[in-house]
Amino acid sequence: MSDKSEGTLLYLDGVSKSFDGFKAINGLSLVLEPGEMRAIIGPNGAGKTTMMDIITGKTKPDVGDVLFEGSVDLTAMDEASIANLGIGRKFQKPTVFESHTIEDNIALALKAKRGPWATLFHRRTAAEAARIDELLAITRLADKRHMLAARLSHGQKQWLEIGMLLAQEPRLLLVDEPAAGMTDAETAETAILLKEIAKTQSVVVVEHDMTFVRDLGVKVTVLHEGSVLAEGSLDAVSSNPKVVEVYLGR
Ligand SMILES: Nc1ncnc2c1ncn2[C@@H]1O[C@H](COP(=O)(O)OP(=O)(O)OP(=O)(O)O)[C@@H](O)[C@H]1O
Repeated sequence: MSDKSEGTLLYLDGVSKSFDGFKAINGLSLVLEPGEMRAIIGPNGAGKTTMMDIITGKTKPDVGDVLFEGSVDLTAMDEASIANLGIGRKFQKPTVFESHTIEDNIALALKAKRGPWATLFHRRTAAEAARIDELLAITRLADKRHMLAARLSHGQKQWLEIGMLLAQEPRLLLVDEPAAGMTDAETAETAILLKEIAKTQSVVVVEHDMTFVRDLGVKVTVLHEGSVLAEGSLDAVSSNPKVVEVYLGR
């Protein structure tokens, strides 16, 4: 643990990653406080996905510190161990069990947390039933609980998958372009949903949709060419000449 990482939830410093000599991540430093929600924006190829891959252990950085809760070295861990630490990731494409009901999808995610042995001999407890109800409420799917997941809209499937991730009780939730492919109404609702979630967990959201980022109302980090170009409120970063240039200069 360094003095600077103490008390932080996620601490990236001096992180670089090259692919065939091309620096996808280049001296990246980013600090997330416990309980914080952060939006990450940046033009195509800025390194947003690679950064998420590094946090979740899918990609190993060439150099740099990647620390969870101030001292846990994520670069030394594999993807499964990082997930077990409580870092959950929501990819862009929803992956729910289409042929199961919404309620069963949530119940399966709760079981996954318990492990296969316990699952085999398990009956749903009152506490679990209550947690399922809570997750259905958070994801706006309570009235659809007996419907097959296949029948949900794209946006509702995203919410269901967020609920399934929450069932694992992550300490940090990474969400990749949740608003992509959503209707305007779903996008607006998703911002409200994430703000509710952010009351109890830390969240990092990568997103291109600026209306959505505005709705989130959180600190924004702008990535460009693998490092942080600007950081601050959306108003502050969007009036920053360097940011304007990378967005308009393409
Ligand atoms: N496995 C890889 N091999 C080679 N190059 C890669 C690999 N992964 C990413 N890159 C390159 O690294 C750069 C950063 O990519 P990355 O996907 O992280 O950007 P991004 O900000 O997520 O972009 P987008 O908004 O388009 O998703 C890109 O130029 C990409 O082509």
